[in-house]
Amino acid sequence: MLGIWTTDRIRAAEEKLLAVTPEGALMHKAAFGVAVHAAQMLAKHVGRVSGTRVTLLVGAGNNGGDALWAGAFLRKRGVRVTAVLLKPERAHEAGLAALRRARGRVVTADDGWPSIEQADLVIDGIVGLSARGPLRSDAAALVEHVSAPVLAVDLPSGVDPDTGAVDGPAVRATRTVTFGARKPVHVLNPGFCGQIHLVDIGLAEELGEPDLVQLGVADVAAAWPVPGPEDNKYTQGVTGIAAGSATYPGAAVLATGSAVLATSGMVRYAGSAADVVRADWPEVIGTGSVTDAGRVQSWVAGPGMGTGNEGRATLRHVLEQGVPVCADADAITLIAKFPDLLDARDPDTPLVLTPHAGEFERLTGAAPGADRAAAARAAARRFDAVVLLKGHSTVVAAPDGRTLVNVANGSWLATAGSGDVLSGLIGALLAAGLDPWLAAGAAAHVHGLAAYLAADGVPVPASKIQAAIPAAIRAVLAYTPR
Ligand SMILES: NC(=O)C1=CN([C@@H]2O[C@H](COP(=O)(O)OP(=O)(O)OC[C@H]3O[C@@H](n4cnc5c(N)ncnc54)[C@H](OP(=O)(O)O)[C@@H]3O)[C@@H](O)[C@H]2O)[C@@H](O)CC1
Ligand SMILES: [K+]
Repeated sequence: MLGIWTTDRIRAAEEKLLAVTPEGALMHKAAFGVAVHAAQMLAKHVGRVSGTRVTLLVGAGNNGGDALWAGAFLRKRGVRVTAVLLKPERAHEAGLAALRRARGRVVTADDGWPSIEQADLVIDGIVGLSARGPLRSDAAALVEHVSAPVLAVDLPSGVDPDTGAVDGPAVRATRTVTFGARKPVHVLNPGFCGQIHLVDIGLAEELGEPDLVQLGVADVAAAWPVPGPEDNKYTQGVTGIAAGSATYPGAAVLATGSAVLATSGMVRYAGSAADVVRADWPEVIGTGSVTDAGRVQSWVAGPGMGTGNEGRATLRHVLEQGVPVCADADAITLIAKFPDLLDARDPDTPLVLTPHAGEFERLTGAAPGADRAAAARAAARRFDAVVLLKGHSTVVAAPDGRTLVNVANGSWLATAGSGDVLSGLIGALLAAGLDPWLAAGAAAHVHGLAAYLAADGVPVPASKIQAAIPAAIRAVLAYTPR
């Protein structure tokens, strides 16, 4: 798993490392990494490094210091460097001296705009770990002149480092070069960061347990159920799907088919769309109601199920069965409307709730707000459930505080029926006995990958996302020899 640490934790780790490192050494490493990436970007965007123009936007702290030192390194490659100082009296002293020694130009903010407009590359050293709120007006005015690609030092200025929230003017970077460890902004707002690169400054030993994690493909591969010679159709679990209706059978077909494709376990469908489901998925055992569905090892309830009395009775029955439940879509609305439904649940059996922002607000009474990870964690504790909060970055929190983020490869997942596909995947992994937090995270990973493969750069309907599940699982499993 890939770790992500909040700014408090990074600062604490940096302090320990600074105490045993020669003065300036960490900043030199960081800045050298910035200069290497800047040169790569110049080669890519301009076709050469020497003779190009780079403008540094320099704030009052060490983030600006990194930019100034990077400018000094770039001078050695023949780059024409101009530093625009937002706070000349507080600019990083050693960095400024280094740039001056290297014969870089230094101007104040008032005189900065021509060099920003003429730049081949802009380096954003306005603010880093100490950022609070959106860009201040002087910085925002300068950023308006930028049209060249932007390399953000540590993180794009104006974006909250710990939540990724953008609440006003902010830098939108082409590439972000960060140091020591990734911060929440990098996974919660990758759109503003662009490509993210991590430069090692020797922090790893000081960091401790991460605050957030991202599942690597190897984690998903290790978790995904693969049958062995001793397995039969029951050993990977039977998934029950309570979804769809005679009028809206689509959700049932999408959720059920996705469960069929996820593992080699069996799938039962219970509801009024049984005929349509069977026509598409003949391997599914269909019944008209959850009460005569037979035994399952997990239930998915909600997609297209309706929020009337019938849906309510179905959800209650499913929650009473003592098996893991993934409650999605209408099931979430029902729980929001009738919280006592959760009394039917054996507290020891896992529950996975999969709200988008609107459903999250219905469920908890408040929108997720700027700090989506904290919001998901609080809801997970409150409902004693795994909460998968959908978004471009999907956050999955467990009641014990474990939190992972799944970053989408593009925005193709945001399409009608896509959530039904995800719920089927989660249900199949729950039936196979995976830890519910890992099940939700692994399902989100494969779901995102299926959308990416199916879309191939153009919009894609949910049925094609579903059809790409085998290719996505194949790609994941190819990562680890078994
Ligand atoms: N420590 C280390 O070992 C290493 C650290 N490294 C680097 O140091 C960076 C952290 O540096 P830092 O802590 O000096 O502060 P930094 O982020 O530059 O902020 C400067 C000042 O900006 C201001 N400001 C705040 N919000 C603002 C806004 N929205 N818009 C505009 N301005 C705003 C605020 O000033 P004030 O409120 O006092 O006016 C604040 O004090 C880190 O990200 C990394 O790049 C690396 O070299 C590796 C080794
Ligand atoms: K920055």
